[in-house]
Amino acid sequence: MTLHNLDTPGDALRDAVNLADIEALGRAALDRNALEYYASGANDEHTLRENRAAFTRARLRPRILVDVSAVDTRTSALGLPLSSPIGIAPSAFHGLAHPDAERATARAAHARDSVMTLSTFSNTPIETVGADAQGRFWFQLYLLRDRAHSRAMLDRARAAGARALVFTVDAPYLGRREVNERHRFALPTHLGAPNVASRDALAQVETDSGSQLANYFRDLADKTFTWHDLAWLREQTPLPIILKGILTAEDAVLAAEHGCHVWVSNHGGRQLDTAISSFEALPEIVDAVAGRSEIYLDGGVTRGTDVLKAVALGARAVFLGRAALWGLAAAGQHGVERTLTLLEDEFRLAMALCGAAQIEDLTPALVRL
Ligand SMILES: Cc1cc2nc3c(=O)[nH]c(=O)nc-3n(C[C@H](O)[C@H](O)[C@H](O)COP(=O)(O)O)c2cc1C
Ligand SMILES: CC(C)CC(=O)C(=O)O
Repeated sequence: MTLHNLDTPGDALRDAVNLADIEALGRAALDRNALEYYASGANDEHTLRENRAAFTRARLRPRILVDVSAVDTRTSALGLPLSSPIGIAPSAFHGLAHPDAERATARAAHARDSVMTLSTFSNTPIETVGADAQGRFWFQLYLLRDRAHSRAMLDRARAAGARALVFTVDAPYLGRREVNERHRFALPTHLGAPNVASRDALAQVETDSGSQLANYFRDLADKTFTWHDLAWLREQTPLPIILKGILTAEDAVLAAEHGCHVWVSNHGGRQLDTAISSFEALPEIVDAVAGRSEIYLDGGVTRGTDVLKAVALGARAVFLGRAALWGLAAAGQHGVERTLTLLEDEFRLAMALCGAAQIEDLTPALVRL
């Protein structure tokens, strides 16, 4: 079993032995506005902490005396081959982390045979990111009240090579991230949201109180969309649709019945505080979907054993939110690559120590909840 040895610039990044080391580097590179936006959760941040805690509480039941001389972490998501079941979740405004912004993240996803989910609120236009990702990207949609504009974004994403539509369903309103309210989070003037509006239009909605993002989002996002409207969305794009932000068996069944895939998520604890952790929500969702759709998960994934536990319980892949942002802030493309590589190496070792030589060997019997 060989572990990758990435030749990355910067002693500090090279010396990072885990994602916590990269997080420390990333945090140190950010100003207060960006750091608080990335790190914050809603209200008391119970769910933010619980996402990590739930992984830690689950214990492994490793099997022994299995030939693990070759461990294969490869899998696929919606037919896209992946070097491991680890992708990048959508997050807004990568330009707060690094001047190369989403281009760096896309290049890293491509270089590591992963997949990047591009946020509606990227600082870089869809087409530019699509060229860098070379087919290794999904597009995340926030449905705007302006449906024609939403539709145009879907067309652009498809033309740019997006392979799936990730439709975020847990944010009709933005959760209240109190730290961003206190310090009036705002997008610096050199950054825009080119898929959504011109910088001038963004500036016009800036006010003198609270999180500028929350103020802006309030008027922009469609809050009327229901299950009935999915038929409309289906007509707007031929791409497979993944509903991101599902936490219950009930909604997972509806998603499968509507022909959608399921992304288990509480938005990294940024929306409804005290919502269940993604990892704890996973088993009932896997049961309810019963193989009809692919199931993904995000929220608190920072260790190879987290990846292993989620996949063993039925997730097709897991996605990194903040962890990718810390890597981006630490060293741009190389930082994101190093993050993916370290986690994949941890996952491979965890598989070996659990007696699993390939993804199919990861079964629920390995996990005691
Ligand atoms: C700074 C930040 C921005 C985010 N922006 C988006 C977004 O634009 N669209 C979206 O669907 N989710 C967004 N999310 C949620 C992530 O996709 C993901 O659900 C969450 O970060 C996973 O938790 P983790 O950070 O613990 O990995 C964002 C999360 C963070 C931390
Ligand atoms: C632009 C925002 C709506 C992005 C987001 O989802 C978040 O900050 O959690």
